[in-house]
Amino acid sequence: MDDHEVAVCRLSHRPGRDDRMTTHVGLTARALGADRVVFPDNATGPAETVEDITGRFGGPFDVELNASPKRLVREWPGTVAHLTMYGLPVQDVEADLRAAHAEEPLLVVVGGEKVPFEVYEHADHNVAVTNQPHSEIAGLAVVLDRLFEGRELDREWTDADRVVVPKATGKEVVEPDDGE
Ligand SMILES: C[S@@+](CC[C@H](N)C(=O)[O-])C[C@H]1O[C@@H](n2cnc3c(N)ncnc32)[C@H](O)[C@@H]1O
Repeated sequence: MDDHEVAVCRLSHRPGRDDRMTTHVGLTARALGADRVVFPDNATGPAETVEDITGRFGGPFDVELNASPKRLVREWPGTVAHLTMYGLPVQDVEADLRAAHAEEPLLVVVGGEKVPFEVYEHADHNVAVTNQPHSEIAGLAVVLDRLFEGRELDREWTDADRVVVPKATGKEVVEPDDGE
């Protein structure tokens, strides 16, 4: 959405049990302004679902499978923000995240089952959305919205084959105009 990439990385995935959560990490990353989501390579079903939504509702947005998300974190050529209830409050670090993103690519990391300590160590920022346990999807949504300061809500989409027309009541979906 901005000059430097924002990628979201899901660290782990348990096929079956985590399918919906991993899919929603991807859908939330896409809807709220990230450029790309990276899933562990056993998350093939969620990856297909997010690609399907991007094909229908537009992009650009990339979905990737990665054999070692932890290596991606280690080798990321920019800033790493790891979302964890044990981190520093998002309201205290959001300005640092924006400043870092103005200079270089940002990787937002969300956990699943037990997150290894090396991820906490490699992160430039361990970020908490409250210090209460909740969901990676909720945490991701708040952090992206703080990062983009709401601009992601007005994002334009390209190559959609359908567009939702906002309505106070009811549902309207149309084909996009030429050039959309
Ligand atoms: C349901 S939690 C499970 C954490 C896991 N049991 C562990 O030992 O690290 C899954 C993910 O949600 C995210 N999460 C949960 N609560 C959070 C909070 N308060 N702030 C930011 N992220 C949070 C973190 O990314 C976490 O890894």
